[in-house]
Amino acid sequence: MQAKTPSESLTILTDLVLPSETNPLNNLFGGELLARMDRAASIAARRHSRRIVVTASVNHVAFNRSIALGSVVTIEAKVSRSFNTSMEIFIDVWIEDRESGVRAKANEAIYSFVAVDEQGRPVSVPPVTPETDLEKERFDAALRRKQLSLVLAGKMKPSEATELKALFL
Ligand SMILES: CC(=O)SCCNC(=O)CCNC(=O)[C@H](O)C(C)(C)COP(=O)(O)OP(=O)(O)OC[C@H]1O[C@@H](n2cnc3c(N)ncnc32)[C@H](O)[C@@H]1OP(=O)(O)O
Repeated sequence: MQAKTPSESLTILTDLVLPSETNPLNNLFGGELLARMDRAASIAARRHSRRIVVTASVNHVAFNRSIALGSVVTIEAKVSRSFNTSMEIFIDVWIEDRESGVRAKANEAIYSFVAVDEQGRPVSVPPVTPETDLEKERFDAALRRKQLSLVLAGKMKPSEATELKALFL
């Protein structure tokens, strides 16, 4: 299967924060952001694999900055690495200053998706060839994150997580 670059799966969703999507502090509700990120990540995974894709795991979410009512929010999702049937999707969330238009990073997240056939059985996906320094950094660390996700899900024994162990030994 021919490799693809992360930019081939790049998915950008830009939308406003409306009153029905906020918490009592008038900031974007966390679950709404998770749903928006899941949608962007699923499109990126579909662009990479050209298959049906399902969310296997939300590996990491950092709500570093609150996002105020009325903000313009841009979600950028790209496949950072693929394995056999699974893909890691890296998501960067930006907010845009109304007056200057300058973008600031608000959050980031990492999701795992699996490509499946019509019966929901996992199927192989193309490999990823990272291009930029940031893409290479994210690619290199992805196996470690996959092992951590599998250990936390009870699908891998800690003793088998070679990449994780290498961090501490
Ligand atoms: C777009 C949406 O929101 S879809 C709705 C939400 N998601 C769903 O409904 C998915 C429900 N879950 C499922 O269908 C299944 O659990 C699947 C397809 C995700 C995985 O099925 P499994 O029977 O575990 O398959 P299997 O063990 O072969 O794993 C398939 C791949 O998923 C990976 N995987 C499974 N669980 C995890 C996890 N928690 N974290 C990271 N990767 C995982 C495996 O490592 C494997 O990757 P690889 O082939 O690249 O090495």
